[in-house]
Amino acid sequence: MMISIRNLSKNYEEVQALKNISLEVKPKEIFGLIGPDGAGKTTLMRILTSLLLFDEGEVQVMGKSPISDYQFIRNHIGYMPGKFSLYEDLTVEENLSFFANIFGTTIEKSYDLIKDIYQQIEPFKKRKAGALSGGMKQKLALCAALIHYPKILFLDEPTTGVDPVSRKEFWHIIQQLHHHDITIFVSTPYMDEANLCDRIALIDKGEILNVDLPENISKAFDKTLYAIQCHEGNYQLIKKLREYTHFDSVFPFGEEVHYTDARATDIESDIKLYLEESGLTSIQIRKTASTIEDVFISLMNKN
Ligand SMILES: Nc1ncnc2c1ncn2[C@@H]1O[C@H](COP(=O)(O)OP(=O)(O)OP(=O)(O)O)[C@@H](O)[C@H]1O
Repeated sequence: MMISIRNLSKNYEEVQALKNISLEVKPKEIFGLIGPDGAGKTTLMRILTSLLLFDEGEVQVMGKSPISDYQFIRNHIGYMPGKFSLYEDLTVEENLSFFANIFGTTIEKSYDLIKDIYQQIEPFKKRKAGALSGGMKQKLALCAALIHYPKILFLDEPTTGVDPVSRKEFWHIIQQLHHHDITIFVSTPYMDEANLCDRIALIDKGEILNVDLPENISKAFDKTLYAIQCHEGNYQLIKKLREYTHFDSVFPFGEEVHYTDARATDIESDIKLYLEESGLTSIQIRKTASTIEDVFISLMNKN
């Protein structure tokens, strides 16, 4: 195993940031840690990268302890924190040379690994990092994290606040890195990115709710799910559905709302009738397949 975590807990005084977490990451996996703000993703990332101590449990990264073998771990991992952490007043080239130097390597030696990403920022290599666009900064930070050919790459929310096109590009890069024998541990609050990982862990309030292949997680929804729309919009629709006697769960899902009912039988026409009687018009209702987001919201509600 590249990462092995057993019964890990971490508190910040009265805040329990991680509660008895266990999971394993296999070599060459793209492993996604999916959860909302404050779930504990950064805390776990910082423990695994040897930057933060924990209270209880066992943690091994490449078979080593992040406490006693932190030097080994730091030499063999790449870490891209959520916040841009390179030197804004150094140029692109100077930043990369600086990190290459620390690890006793050169940009040339890692060129094969970073070239696809580096070529996109190379035209700006004389520009100060602080003057780069968000997407370019992110690519520079990724090059810096890869400069020493790490065995594991840790990416903490690499696509938060990034525009949809750059997000797609970034995931393409991550998937390409796979071919270089690198294990990737990536955190994200975006459910749609879960499907781009080999395996995922859903995390909420410091607890792991599920670990599995993305396709298995989306299948794990145990209720009939309805996608509903109406002319008056989602706000009114959700309000009315919450007031319905048979209401089980409801949340907005793009243009529609996703709804589950406490009854097991086919009840589309009942729901439609209730909504019409409540004054809503042009109601469209259909059964729909569950996504990871549906499963996550249902698990979060139970948690
Ligand atoms: N240094 C700290 N002192 C006290 N509480 C902290 C500290 N760092 C994090 N926390 C709390 O621990 C919990 C987990 O935070 P963490 O940053 O690990 O979550 P996250 O999933 O990375 O979310 P975000 O995307 O908001 O950073 C949160 O409740 C947070 O407020």
